[in-house]
Amino acid sequence: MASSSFQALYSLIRYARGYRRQIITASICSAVNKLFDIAPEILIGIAIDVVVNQQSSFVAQLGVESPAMQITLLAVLTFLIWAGESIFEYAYLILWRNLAQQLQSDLRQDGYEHLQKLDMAYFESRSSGELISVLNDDVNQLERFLDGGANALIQVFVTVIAVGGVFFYISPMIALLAFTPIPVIIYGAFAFQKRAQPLYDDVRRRVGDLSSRLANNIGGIATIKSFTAEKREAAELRRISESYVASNRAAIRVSSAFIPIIRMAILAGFLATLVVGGMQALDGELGVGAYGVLVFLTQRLLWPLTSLAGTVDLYERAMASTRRILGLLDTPVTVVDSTRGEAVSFSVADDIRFNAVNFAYAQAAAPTLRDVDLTIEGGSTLALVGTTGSGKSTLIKLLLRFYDPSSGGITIGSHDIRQVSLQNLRDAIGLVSQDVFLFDGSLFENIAYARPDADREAVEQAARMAEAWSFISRLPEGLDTQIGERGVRLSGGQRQRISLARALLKDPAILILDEATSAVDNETEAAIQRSMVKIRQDRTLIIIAHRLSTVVDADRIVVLEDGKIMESGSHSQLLASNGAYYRQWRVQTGVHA
Ligand SMILES: Nc1ncnc2c1ncn2[C@@H]1O[C@H](COP(=O)(O)OP(=O)(O)OP(=O)(O)O)[C@@H](O)[C@H]1O
Repeated sequence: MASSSFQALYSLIRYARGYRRQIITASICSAVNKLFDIAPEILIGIAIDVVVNQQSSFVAQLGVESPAMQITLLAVLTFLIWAGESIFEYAYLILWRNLAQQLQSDLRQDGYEHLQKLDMAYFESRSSGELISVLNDDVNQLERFLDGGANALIQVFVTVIAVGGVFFYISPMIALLAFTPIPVIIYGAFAFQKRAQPLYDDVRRRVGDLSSRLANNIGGIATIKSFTAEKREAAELRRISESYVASNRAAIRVSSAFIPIIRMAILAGFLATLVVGGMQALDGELGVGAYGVLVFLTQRLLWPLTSLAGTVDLYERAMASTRRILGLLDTPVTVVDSTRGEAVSFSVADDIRFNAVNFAYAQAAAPTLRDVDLTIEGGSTLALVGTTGSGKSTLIKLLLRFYDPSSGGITIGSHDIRQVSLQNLRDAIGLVSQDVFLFDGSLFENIAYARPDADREAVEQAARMAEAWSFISRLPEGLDTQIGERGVRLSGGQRQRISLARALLKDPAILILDEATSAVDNETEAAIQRSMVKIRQDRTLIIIAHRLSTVVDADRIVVLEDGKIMESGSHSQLLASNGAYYRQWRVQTGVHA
């Protein structure tokens, strides 16, 4: 991650290398516009010179003798310069603003696409609100700088060089006097930048905290209400908001001090030009026109430098944001997609093998899976049971490569899953997970998410198989019913069935049902069990369930305990062996088998 603002800017320029031509053209337009912008001051000086010196004026020496002609010539030049200034202003505004738009869109897109590649551990250590604040607020902050700040910096630079040139041409001594504040200003800008940088980093962090809290609370509004925790939560939000305000206040204090300091330095330079130049003009050493040019130009040189404070401020804020965005883009992808080009398609005949798999979550004290050796025959139905937290879902997450094992490996058929593209691997697996996630949209869109080209008939068939059709067909708008964010307008059991229909529509070779029917009533459960005969056909099925009655028909049941396989066998074998499964069965059914 880039540490200083200059490094951040350098990284940003490298990132934007595809826009090099556009950046150069925009910079040239900014520079030319500035040259045209300061030219009228010189023309005023020349006009005074024409009026005072007439036939012996500066313009007369260029060959135009008549003073009236000289004035006309100046008028034409003024017109051209103003026209040129306007044209180039138009050009740089368009170029910088469009560049800002393109870059912000690219950064957000790249940031999002990179985010999608990161492993689940990354998301577990960050809140969604924080990530959204990087992709929205930080990207917008950068856009704001590119909209106006980049142009302002270039124009200040051009002013100093161009005005400096004219000054040295007219009077090197006064030039030195007028330029004395510049080192002070530049030193001030650097000192400001150094002090402001950590403050702005802190401001950006607080924005992240704030968004994260907001996203969390809005998502958890039902819980807040049920615990009547509104006051507590409002107070907490106020606390985070206030620490954001305090953090900004610290940055404002530093940035506000910058302008008055620069102003005083400028005043010194301006007074020096006014007094020393005036004395020289009185002594006849300096022409009246030249004196006019110097006084006007000192204004043009020094006053824009006051805006430097605002620009550097904008720049600092933007670089704090850039560091966060580039930090996201630089986050290494740990679950690396296979680079082998060959496409692999898995079939129901492929066995799934966990070979001596060990796994520990990044923040966990103890390993979650220990020496798991497990073969799931292609086309069979395997049930994973065991106490909560024993590692059943984790096993599935490894199969989908949400994480990679710490040691050991997983194969499907003859392929190590790390050697297969994530696309091929995940295409072969359908997952109905414990926490169902539905998207804001219609029921049809949610089921067809598995296969966006599916027609209504296929969607209906999948819904029927998932026992979802009876409730869908009773809805006034049927499949076109809008279900709200995360499917809030559906019941828990309905959400599970939509999620099951979605997985069935995918028609994968391997189907995983992780507590997929825990929220449906007994009758629906029984109906789903009947559908199961069809669902099991032509695919490998892995069921995770707490209700053992739902797994009795499985070809094989594996009992996991504390990350280790304790027992395995068919329902009757496990009952006969009198182990953990048997005890659990007795608790759940109250039957002594
Ligand atoms: N992202 C994570 N980071 C750290 N620890 C985790 C994470 N996810 C799960 N764990 C821990 O890993 C262990 C196994 O979790 P897992 O979800 O695999 O259990 P499970 O057998 O599916 O449980 P349940 O039946 O309750 O769903 C638990 O102790 C849990 O606290």
